[in-house]
Amino acid sequence: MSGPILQAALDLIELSRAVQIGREAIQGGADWIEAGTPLIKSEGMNAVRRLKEEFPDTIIVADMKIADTGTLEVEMAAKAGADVVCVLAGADDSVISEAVRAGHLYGVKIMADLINVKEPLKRAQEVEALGVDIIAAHVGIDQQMKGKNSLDLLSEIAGKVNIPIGAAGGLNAQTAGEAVLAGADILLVGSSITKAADVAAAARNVRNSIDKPGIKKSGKADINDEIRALFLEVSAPNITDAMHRKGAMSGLISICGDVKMVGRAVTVETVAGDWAKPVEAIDVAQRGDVIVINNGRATHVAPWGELATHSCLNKGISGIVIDGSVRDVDDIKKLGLPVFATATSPNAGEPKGFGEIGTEIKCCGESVRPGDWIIGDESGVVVVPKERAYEIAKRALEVKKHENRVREEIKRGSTLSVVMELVKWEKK
Ligand SMILES: O=C([C@H](O)CO)[C@H](O)[C@H](O)COP(=O)(O)O
Repeated sequence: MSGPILQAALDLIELSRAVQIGREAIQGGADWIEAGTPLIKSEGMNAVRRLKEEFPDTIIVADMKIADTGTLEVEMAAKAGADVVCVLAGADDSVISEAVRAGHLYGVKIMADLINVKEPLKRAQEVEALGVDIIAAHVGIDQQMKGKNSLDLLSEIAGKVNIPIGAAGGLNAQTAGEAVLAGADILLVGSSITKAADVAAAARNVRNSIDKPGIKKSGKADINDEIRALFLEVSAPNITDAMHRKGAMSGLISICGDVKMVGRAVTVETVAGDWAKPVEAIDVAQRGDVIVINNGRATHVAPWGELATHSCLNKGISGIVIDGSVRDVDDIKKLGLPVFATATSPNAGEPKGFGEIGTEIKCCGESVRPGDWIIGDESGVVVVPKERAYEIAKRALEVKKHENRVREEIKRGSTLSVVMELVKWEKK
């Protein structure tokens, strides 16, 4: 192996798209093409067969994630045209040994995937002793969403095994180079290449990072800054998609039209038209927060207007959400601070002081607790529970990346139902 090798992982379910994306990835500098596990589950060994037919001079990796019947599954993949077959390092020794024997018999290399292995270094050394050819320091996609990092796993085993090491899991044009510096011989890259609108360019960027890895290691950002930056990159629809179509508040309109709002909730519960607690919440809120008010969806009286909005600007508050009415709409529009409400009304109500700040509330059909993340744009507002904010933000970014590639394929003349093979994938 003269390395480092770029392996583009085709984690799609549609074979024709995978072939096209594979072709573009090779144009961009991918050395190996992987039939990803979702593709193999969707299309079986035909996926491997077709990729070998299309790319006869390229090493084809079959990410079988073998957990049992090592011989049978290695044999299937090898006969379909795979050059490298992946087995789970966490599988029983008997499975690994069988896979290795079948690999020898059929002339294919066996890659052992450390995904979810409890003692990765120990297991890496064990599977090396069992005869596997490559070890993959792999953090799975769902694990990445919760903040697990393939570079950390890689550094645990780099230099401590004598077989080539693959690094996999969320690598991109920045981290692929870092993985080379940390000791990876093979860089397995999925999403950041295959979901790009311009796959060839994305592969080229990763290739450059691998070939000239002299880039400084990226520092760790504060987690809340990271979450905010991620949410700013995606849309409210991306986020509800990432939450299995949950989290959307109902009935809200953006008073200022095309705005983007991201922040953590300061909650306010009050009664119709009582504007004392909503306005006091401005002094409680910190820079970057969003004030979320339940005003009982009252349409005849508004607990919020221009002067309150102005005060928010002074404090650097990110926006306002009201299950109820606002007034001074023309002035609020001029101020430009994101304000979302269910109605408008010129009536001000009274500052009586009923209700409370900082408790769990219901707002537009959703529960909101202090500190939950609130994201709004012209499509509406979504609430993300604080415990899942990083994960959901990461997943929303994956949704956005996926849509970027689908949009590109539609631009090339296809339609959404064709790209997504909708009829084929209708629920039976
Ligand atoms: O093996 C993979 C995953 O388990 C889905 O099958 C991916 O190919 C691997 O994680 C690389 O993809 P990215 O993490 O998107 O780079």
